[in-house]
Amino acid sequence: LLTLTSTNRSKNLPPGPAPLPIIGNLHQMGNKPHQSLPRLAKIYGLIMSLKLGRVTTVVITSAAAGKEVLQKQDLAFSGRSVPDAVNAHGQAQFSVVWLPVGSRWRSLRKVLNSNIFSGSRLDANQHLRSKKVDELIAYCRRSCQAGFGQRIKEVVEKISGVAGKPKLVDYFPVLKKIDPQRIRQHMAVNFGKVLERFDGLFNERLDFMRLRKPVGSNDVLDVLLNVAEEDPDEIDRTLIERMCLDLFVAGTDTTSSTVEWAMTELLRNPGTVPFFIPRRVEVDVEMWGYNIPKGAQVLVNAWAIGRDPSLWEDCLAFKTERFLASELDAILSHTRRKSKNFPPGPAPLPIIGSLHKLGDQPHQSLAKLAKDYGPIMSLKLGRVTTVVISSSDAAKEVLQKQDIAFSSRSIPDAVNAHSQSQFSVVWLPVGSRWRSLRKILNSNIFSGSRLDANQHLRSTKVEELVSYCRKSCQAGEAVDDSAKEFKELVRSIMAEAGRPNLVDYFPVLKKIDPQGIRRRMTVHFGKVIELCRGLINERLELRRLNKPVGSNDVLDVLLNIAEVIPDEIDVTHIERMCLDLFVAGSDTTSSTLEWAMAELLLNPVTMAKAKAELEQVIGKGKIIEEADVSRLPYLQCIVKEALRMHPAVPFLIPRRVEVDVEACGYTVPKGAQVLVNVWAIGRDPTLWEDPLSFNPERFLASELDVRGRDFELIPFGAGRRICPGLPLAIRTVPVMLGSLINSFNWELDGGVASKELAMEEKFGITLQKAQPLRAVPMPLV
Ligand code: HEM
Repeated sequence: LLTLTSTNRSKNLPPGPAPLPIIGNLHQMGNKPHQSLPRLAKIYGLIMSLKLGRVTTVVITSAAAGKEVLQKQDLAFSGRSVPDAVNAHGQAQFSVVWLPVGSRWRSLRKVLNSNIFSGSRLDANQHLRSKKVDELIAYCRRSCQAGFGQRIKEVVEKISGVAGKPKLVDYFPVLKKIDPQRIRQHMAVNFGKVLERFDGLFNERLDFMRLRKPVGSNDVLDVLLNVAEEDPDEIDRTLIERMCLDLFVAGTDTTSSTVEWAMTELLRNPGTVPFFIPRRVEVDVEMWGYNIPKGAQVLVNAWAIGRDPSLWEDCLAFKTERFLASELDAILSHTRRKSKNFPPGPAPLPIIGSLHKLGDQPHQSLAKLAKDYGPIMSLKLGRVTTVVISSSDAAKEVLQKQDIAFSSRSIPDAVNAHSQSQFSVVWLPVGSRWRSLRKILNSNIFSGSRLDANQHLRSTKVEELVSYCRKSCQAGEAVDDSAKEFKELVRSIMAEAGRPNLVDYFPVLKKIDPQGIRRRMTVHFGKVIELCRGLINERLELRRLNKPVGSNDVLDVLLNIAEVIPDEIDVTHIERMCLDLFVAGSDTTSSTLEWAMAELLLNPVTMAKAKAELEQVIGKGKIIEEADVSRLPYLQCIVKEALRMHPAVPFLIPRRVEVDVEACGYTVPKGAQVLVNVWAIGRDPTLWEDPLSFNPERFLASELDVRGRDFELIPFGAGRRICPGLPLAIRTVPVMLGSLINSFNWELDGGVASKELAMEEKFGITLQKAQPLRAVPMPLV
């Protein structure tokens, strides 16, 4: 869209609207350019270019770009774009406001900085201003009307009013001589009036000084005349006159209008100088990958920055409180910190925000970004503010210290299929429904005694797994997926839930479901729900017929609860909980197993050590039982190391905050999605020595555990939303892995050498191996 509507972008100018012939984009300015330009910036970006008549104009609309222009590349952007009007009386050549940064300007700035606006000078003549404030109050009290102050203000208003309005000569310099709107002419009259007035003041003051009459004020005029006396090269009478003109014009209307806006509760509206005074670049300048061409006028839209909703909460409201705990001072402070102190992060592009930064391996790209922006950073993903946690300390703050505030879930639209998000323990907010489901899981399904009670069921499954592999071993083939169809179904669900969905970033698209993700998810969920329903009906039938099922498996347990406390859980809930458990438990466990196995094949020495431990503790060729795991420390270390390097759920399941929350010195704004980059924490070189090598030994003499207490290693999350399946997973993964490696020798399919094993990742809610592991079981010798 941008390339279609933009022209002449070959020079890599910032994007902008296509200009019309002759007038360029002047017609798009309207009579409130500070308001019309932010509207354009929403389309073309925070740094955009327009053609105003003949003049290339670059408009800056974000604090970050403002910082780049006004701080980082200060010098390149320090020229002024001089409006023709201020050439009246040759003022542009005398004026500190309009002179380019050069020796003349420097000398005038020095006089201003040291002799007029230094702290000591301001202190020294504070009594004069104090008197003026008294006079102002007295003036208001009398509601007096006419007077010098009133008249000079009118003139100044005329000058600055005229100088700020769009003028043809500034956009078509060829018209300069003609001055078609007679603006320079008006300006000359107004400048003339002020200069005449100063002339009178000067003569009066010089007379006083000549007569050595004490003036007793030591005001600005005195100071300037003293400088002129001491160093006539620095400043002379003409320059003093012109400086006074500058100071009156630049200082009167700005200050009085700020007071006026403040009085009308709009201090944050920098109505005084909405674009600062235009800058101009004298040479080509590179900025944010764009080229700002020599001669371009540069407008920094302070008005738009002051109302940027990504910087200011409730940006249109006048709230003095926002500055109370903030170091912000006045308008320039946007270059220092954001008002709400959101975590730092990359500047968002219009509309897409920072979505383009995610790439197809977001866990890796966000880990890289965190190196620049820190362990708690914020990004705008489309419309969604996303806070990414990338250090163990920050994860502890979020998942433990402030657990409750971070316990809601950010719900992908995909899981609204079949309204699953309203039934599911995975997606429900922390409330009574979620609590009751969690209680059932914790006490009735995943408690130690329950897991012990149905351990025999899992043991049978491990035997089936080994005998399935034995068939492959006899055929000399790689092991293929056994429950291929079901696994495909779960994979499809994970893939849809993990696929970046436009609807999640632009909720307005919800109804349209443009990528069809919710539609496909409805089909996949439908299949699993149907499968669960079939199992439940079958089981209910058996129970009705009083046929002993004899298994006391998860389904029996759930149906028992439904019978005893039907308010707690009903058949629909059971269906949906089975969907949750299938989806949350299968891909996570199988991918952990696959990564662990791949690492062992990649690291034959580790494999040999693991086999030796198993042979010694269990006996060669035997299947292991869950009770054996505690006697197999090296095997446990292998599983921990696999979970460190390859956490099955790399961002945890996204959290969300419902109110503004203070964390790690920042404000995480209400509604933000919170991702904990467990993958990055597991590879943080400040926590792990040689983090990219698979080295289970690192855990041998360590107490580190995966149960959510050690924030260096949190593959199951932590806090109240920690994975409820953890007690099951830490039994089954080592049992399956141990049984497989104790029952066979393993080789890579197709004679691939272990060093060549591809270990690329495929990002989704679960982190898969991009190329599924193909390994051949060989008989033990
Ligand atoms: C190696 C295996 C597994 C890993 C790495 C894993 C990881 C996770 C993670 C990271 C979360 C999110 C926690 C958070 O937000 O802090 C989670 C949630 C969950 N997991 Fe697991 N999981 C595994 C196995 C299982 C199993 C076997 C089951 C059940 C059969 C299961 C059921 C769940 C459920 C229901 C939730 C949602 C809990 C809630 O939101 O309250 N997981 N899992």
